[in-house]
Amino acid sequence: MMMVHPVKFLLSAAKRPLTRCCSAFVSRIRSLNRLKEDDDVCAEALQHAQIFLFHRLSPLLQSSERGTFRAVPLMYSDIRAILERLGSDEAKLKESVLIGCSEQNQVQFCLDVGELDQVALEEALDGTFVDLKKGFFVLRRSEAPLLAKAQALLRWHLTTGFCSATGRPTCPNQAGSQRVGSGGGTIYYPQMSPVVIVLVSDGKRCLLGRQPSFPPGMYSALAGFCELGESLEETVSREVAEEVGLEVHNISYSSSQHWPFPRSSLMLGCHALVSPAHSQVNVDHTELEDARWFTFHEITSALQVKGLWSRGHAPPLWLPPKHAIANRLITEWAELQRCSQKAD
Ligand SMILES: NC(=O)c1ccc[n+]([C@@H]2O[C@H](COP(=O)([O-])OP(=O)(O)OC[C@H]3O[C@@H](n4cnc5c(N)ncnc54)[C@H](O)[C@@H]3O)[C@@H](O)[C@H]2O)c1
Ligand SMILES: [Mg+2]
Repeated sequence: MMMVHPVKFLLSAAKRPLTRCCSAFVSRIRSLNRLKEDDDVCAEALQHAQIFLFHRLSPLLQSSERGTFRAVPLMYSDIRAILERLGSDEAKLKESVLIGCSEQNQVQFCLDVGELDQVALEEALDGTFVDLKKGFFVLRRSEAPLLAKAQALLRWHLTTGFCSATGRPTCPNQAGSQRVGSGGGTIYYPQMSPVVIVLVSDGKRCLLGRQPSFPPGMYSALAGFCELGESLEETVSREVAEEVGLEVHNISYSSSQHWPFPRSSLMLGCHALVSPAHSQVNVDHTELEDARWFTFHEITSALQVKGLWSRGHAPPLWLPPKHAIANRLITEWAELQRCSQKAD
């Protein structure tokens, strides 16, 4: 098969000729959009794409030095050869789902081969299918979100095989960005749940809570699912009131993150204040095991903890890892405290 250079392919996939004013980013986004709209162009792109394999929603990884994992993208022709060797065929590759495009303009897909023998696949591919819950935090931070997105899309396809109105099968488009009920009925798009995560401060300390399922010593920012009809601010106020019995003000948005556990959530990260005179915590123990105020000193010490937990020495306070938006909110708060202490 003649190989088309991925950059050339992607550029040729753009609907309109690219003008000088189009940045590389804009060109990439528009080309990806074209792949979602045009099944033929997408099928052609698949033949030159990087494909990330999953087995029953566990990504194929290779362990690297210092206990980290690397994702293992493969080319179409490599996977076709392995599928044929293991009794499947090229048609399986059509189930691949578009997940993105690298900065080097390499189109990226994912594919779940869960019906094939895991051991035989691992031997053929020189890798291991690792539960994403274990792999996520030891993957490079550039790779973890891509695999989380891939797993979310693959799971969505696994669970949206039938139209909820008619009970008849649904069919994906080639990119896997939507499914249509048979006979051209309802169009289904991938779903996610909006969740707020808020770091509450009384100006000097910040409030963290822990759920019984957290590892010993771990505390995180307060989080909760948005209810229908709520604004972001209303969810923040309700969740803080429900979980720790406090009223917040000065809610500000920080940043967001797709979070794969336990299902796809869009984490919306915020900061909020409570008045120091009304900071007495009243924990709802049906939601949280504990919630406490932490000083700047406790937080900065905890932010410096690296990997101690994994070696079995639990520190007094253990914060969520850098991959989690909770860590970003806590780091932002500590930075703000440091600046205001310098200014005093
Ligand atoms: N990335 C991070 O830094 C970070 C940190 C903390 C929590 N989180 C995530 O935030 C999410 C929400 O936090 P929480 O568990 O405290 O939420 P929560 O306080 O809303 O409590 C969870 C309960 O809400 C109910 N619920 C309502 N809508 C739901 C929906 N759409 N899906 C699932 N359950 C729903 C369920 O009964 C569930 O048991 C969790 O999935 C957790 O993984 C992420
Ligand atoms: Mg909660």
